[in-house]
Amino acid sequence: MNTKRLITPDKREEDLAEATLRPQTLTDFVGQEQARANLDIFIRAAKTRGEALDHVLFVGPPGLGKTTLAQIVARELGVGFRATSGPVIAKAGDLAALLTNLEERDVLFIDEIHRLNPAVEEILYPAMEDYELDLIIGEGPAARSVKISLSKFTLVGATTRSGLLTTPLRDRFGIPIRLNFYTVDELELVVSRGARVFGIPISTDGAREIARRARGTPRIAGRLLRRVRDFALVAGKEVIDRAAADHALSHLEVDASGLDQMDRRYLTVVALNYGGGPVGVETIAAALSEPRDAIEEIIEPYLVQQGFIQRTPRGRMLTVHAFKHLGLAAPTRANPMPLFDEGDD
Ligand SMILES: Nc1ncnc2c1ncn2[C@@H]1O[C@H](COP(=O)(O)OP(=O)(O)OP(=O)(O)O)[C@@H](O)[C@H]1O
Ligand SMILES: [Mg+2]
Repeated sequence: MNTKRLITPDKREEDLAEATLRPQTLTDFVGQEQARANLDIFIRAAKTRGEALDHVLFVGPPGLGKTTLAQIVARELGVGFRATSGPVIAKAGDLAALLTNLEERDVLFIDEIHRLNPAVEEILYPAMEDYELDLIIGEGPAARSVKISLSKFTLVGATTRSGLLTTPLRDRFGIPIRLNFYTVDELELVVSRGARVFGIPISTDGAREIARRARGTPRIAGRLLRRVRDFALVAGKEVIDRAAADHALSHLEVDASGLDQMDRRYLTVVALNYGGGPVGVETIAAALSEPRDAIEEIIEPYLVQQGFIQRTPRGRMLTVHAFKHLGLAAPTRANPMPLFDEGDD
């Protein structure tokens, strides 16, 4: 994915400031009501029984709070937290070392769990199910298998691409949780909380404007807030109000619906090259030079949620709303190709 993309939800270096922004408890965590309510119950039950929490899988687009929730789960359980990520665990032995070092009821967080190497993943199955490791030691005729028992731990996995997870792995998570895009109200809370943490003076309508354009994603809300603050500083604005936010965001090419260049490229390609669809996702991926799964799991979910596109069995179709947004007239039977609205080109 294009790294220049300001509102790409992927994590970047400038997001180091995020650590200070992370809510620390379930109560501080804004939004995701359903996920929070469920976690709260399961965590309390596990604590009451004095047992390890069942394994948890967080699924959702980047920047919605998977890592944050994983840390909160450990803190609420009052247990140790170890973090790693799928691509980092190269060999079965690496995972074995991590697992054998866990204490009773600890949380092991594996980010990007869809990127585990298959040999490592196999080790994980008995570990998750029976808290046992089956290791092969040595090679050739001298090889022998040993069983090692593990502390009862909780695996918390996170993935943006649930489609890439193998079924046996997915089935071993007792608590699967899907995170959804945040509402503007929720993001407004995230922005005003962030502004308080960073000591940035912002008006209510200023926070709301940033929230409206944050693509449903807290990470983007935090990032936009910091960018808008820079603009306001240079412009000598003391308080970020709606006009200041709008001015900055327009310069950053984040449009009024929070769409960025990549989103608009997607919509424009489908509109102009394929008459608004239906067109297959493979074709769109080729036209945009982006991997298909990134399109399906990062770009499209927000466009679908906002009613810009529909996924149909015959392919993707733009909605009338999308044509309007692009300043195009939607195709009609008499006029099958979309036309630019009067005066717009
Ligand atoms: N519900 C929330 N309330 C307040 N801030 C949040 C919330 N969710 C996420 N954030 C903030 O958004 C940023 C990104 O969150 P986080 O790193 O948990 O996302 P993620 O889902 O793990 O993303 P990725 O898929 O890229 O790993 C953090 O700064 C975090 O503080
Ligand atoms: Mg994360």
